[in-house]
Amino acid sequence: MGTVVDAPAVVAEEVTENMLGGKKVTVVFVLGGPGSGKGTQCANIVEHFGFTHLSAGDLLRAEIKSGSENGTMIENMIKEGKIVPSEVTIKLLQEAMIKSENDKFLIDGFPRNEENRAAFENVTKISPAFVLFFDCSEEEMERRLLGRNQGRVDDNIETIKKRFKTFVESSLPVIEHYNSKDKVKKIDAAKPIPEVFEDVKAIFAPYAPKAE
Ligand SMILES: Nc1ncnc2c1ncn2[C@@H]1O[C@H](COP(=O)(O)OP(=O)(O)OP(=O)(O)O)[C@@H](O)[C@H]1O
Ligand SMILES: Nc1ccn([C@@H]2O[C@H](COP(=O)(O)O)[C@@H](O)[C@H]2O)c(=O)n1
Ligand SMILES: [Mg+2]
Repeated sequence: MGTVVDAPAVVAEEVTENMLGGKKVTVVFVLGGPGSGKGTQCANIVEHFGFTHLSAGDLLRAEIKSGSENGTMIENMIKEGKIVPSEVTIKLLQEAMIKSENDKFLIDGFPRNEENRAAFENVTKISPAFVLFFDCSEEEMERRLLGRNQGRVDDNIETIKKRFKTFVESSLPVIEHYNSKDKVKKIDAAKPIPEVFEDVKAIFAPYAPKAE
C-alpha cells in the first residue's frame, strides 16, 4: 500500500529535477580561489566536452559595460573584492542558461557564498552534478593574477588581498558544504596548465561526446 501511494511523488521529483525553461540541465560548479585557473580550464572543458561556460564574474563585468542601473554597485563590489547580492547574479545566470541551446553548463565562480548557494537552489531548484574545486596556494594565485594583464580593475595587490579574504571567509564554507555531500572533486591547480587539464579530463570522461 505504502509503495503505491509513494510512487507518484518519486516520479514527480524525477521530472522536475534540474529542469530549466522546459529542458533538463546538467550543471557543474567550478570553484577555487582568484587566479586558481578556473577560466583557463573551463575553456579547455568547453572545447573537449561540449559544455557552455558561464563565468559569474564575466556576466557581472558585461552588466557593468551594458550601462545597467546596477553597474556602479557591481563595479564597486568588484573593486572591493566583495560579493554582489545573489538576486543580481542569479538573474544573469538564469537568463544565460535559458537563452542557450545547450543543456550542459559550467558555472564558474558561483556560488561564492552561502547566500549565493541557498538562493540559487531555492530559485532554480537546480543541484550541481558535482563541484570542481581548483586548489592552489595564495602565493601562486597572487603571482598569476599580477601577471594576467587583462586590464581587470581587481588585478591589483590591494584588491587581491581582499579577494583572498573573501574566498577564505565566504567561499571555502560553500566548498565544505558540498564536500559534506561528497560532491567535491578537488584538483591540484598548482601544476602547469596541461597537467591540470589531464586531471580535469579524467573527471569529465563520463561527459565525453559519443563517437559517431
Ligand atoms: N596552471 C597554471 N599555471 C600557470 N598559470 C596559470 C595556470 N592556470 C591559469 N594560469 C594563468 O593564471 C592567470 C589566471 O587564470 P584564470 O583567469 O584562469 O583564473 P581564474 O581562477 O578564472 O581567476 P579569477 O577568479 O580571478 O577569474 C591567467 O593569466 C592564466 O593564464
Ligand atoms: N558569484 C559571484 C562571482 C563574482 N563576483 C564578483 O566578481 C568578481 C570577479 O569574479 P571572478 O570570478 O571573475 O574572479 C569577484 O571578486 C566578485 O567581486 C560576485 O560578486 N559574485
Ligand atoms: Mg575567472
